[in-house]
Amino acid sequence: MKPSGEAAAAAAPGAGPWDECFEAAVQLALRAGQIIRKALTEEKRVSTKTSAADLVTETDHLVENLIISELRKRFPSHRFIAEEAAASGAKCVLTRSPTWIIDPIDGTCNFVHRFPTVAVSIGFAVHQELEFGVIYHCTEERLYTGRRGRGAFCNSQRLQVSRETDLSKALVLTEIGPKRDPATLKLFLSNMERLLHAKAHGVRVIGSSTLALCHLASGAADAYYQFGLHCWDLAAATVIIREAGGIVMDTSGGPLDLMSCRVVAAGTREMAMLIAQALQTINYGRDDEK
Ligand SMILES: O=P(O)(O)OC(CO)CO
Ligand SMILES: [Mg+2]
Ligand SMILES: [Mg+2]
Repeated sequence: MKPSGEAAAAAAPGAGPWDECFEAAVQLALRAGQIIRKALTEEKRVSTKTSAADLVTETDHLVENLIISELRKRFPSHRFIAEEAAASGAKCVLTRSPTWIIDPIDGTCNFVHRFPTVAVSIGFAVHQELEFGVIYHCTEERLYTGRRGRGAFCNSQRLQVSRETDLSKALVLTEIGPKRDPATLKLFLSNMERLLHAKAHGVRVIGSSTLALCHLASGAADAYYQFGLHCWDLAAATVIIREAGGIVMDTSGGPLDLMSCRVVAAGTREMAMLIAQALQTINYGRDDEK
């Protein structure tokens, strides 16, 4: 079934204080998805940001500007944290005000190569607490949503994480991260090697943190970890995973810090702890200190 705003709303009945915001996020994610789907097969102007593997296109900017300008018209007092604004020097500060946390294209490298695993991600936090997340898989037209206390859905289907606790039976997802210097790559590969030595069934890299996290929420993978992702990769997905019954935590095994550029997520706390214990830290700094 194709997603629609009505379908998402029907999936989570009962009025809540942020319903209007949620509906706006759904509509904008679908609209952005249409633009991205069309642009996927067209010529692109590609630039680099923090490294040769950290890409941005005119479509990332177009979609981010569209989402922010539409939301600002409707919710003028709200604040915004967004990937391309941050790349241009805007500060990432999560205050107690209602704040939108936006990744206009998650999987830009995939998008550049026409690899069809590309999403729009819109998270929303109030009083520094994540209220809802909307992630739209642009090519497969799958709309993932999660609202605090009201469940997580893909189109109209309720999501449920895997209950696996044994790492030797786990499918684990990760992303490489933008740093590619020899020391970082060595740590990245050694983390993967540790999980393979622990006999994980597989470690996959699909090129989109948000969609990998949605696979985890769907029970199609048992765990996810990454160093070098950002608050806009994590915000929406965190609500979706928690509402699907999963765990999102820091790589130290402590509580998630949205600004810390690192995460472990799993269907069960046992699995998340096993992954956290296996990992060596790769330092990417913090989003709120850049
Ligand atoms: O394509 P983006 O938004 O740069 O994100 C990357 C992770 O940082 C893939 O998830
Ligand atoms: Mg992006
Ligand atoms: Mg991203």
